[in-house]
Amino acid sequence: MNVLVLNGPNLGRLGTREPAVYGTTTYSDLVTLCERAGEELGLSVEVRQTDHEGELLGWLHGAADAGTPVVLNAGAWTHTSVAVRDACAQLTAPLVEVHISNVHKREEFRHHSYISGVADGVVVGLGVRGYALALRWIAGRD
Ligand SMILES: O=C(O)[C@@H]1C=C(O)[C@@H](O)[C@H](O)C1
Repeated sequence: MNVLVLNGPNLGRLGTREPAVYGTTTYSDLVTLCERAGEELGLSVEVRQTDHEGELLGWLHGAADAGTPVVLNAGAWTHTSVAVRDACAQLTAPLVEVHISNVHKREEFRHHSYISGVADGVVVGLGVRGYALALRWIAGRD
């Protein structure tokens, strides 16, 4: 099974971006974490990141057409984008929303997600390990 791990804006800057909030794991380390988790779970995991909303929409459309499960951290678009929600609603395979930080302990505007209502599950506030937990669920291990 192929799984897409998709990341939205500013997540390519993990490691130096607000380490008190997002930790010191770099984006490159996150890619490795997800790929290794996939290997352990028998999944072929591909990790992507974009700062351009239309590019994320295209990836989601491709996943919808291919029936590919998705782990999605939409970053700030989580809180703003009906377009990303509408693309996620077209997915036919499982969708797990992930946030590194506990958005519910942060600014009010981060407390609402446009994605959660069309996701199968949400992993919030468990750091980058949340990505591995999401992959375990998709693999049927948790
Ligand atoms: O915790 C995270 O992974 C999310 C990542 C972001 O970039 C923020 O805009 C979200 O509000 C939270």
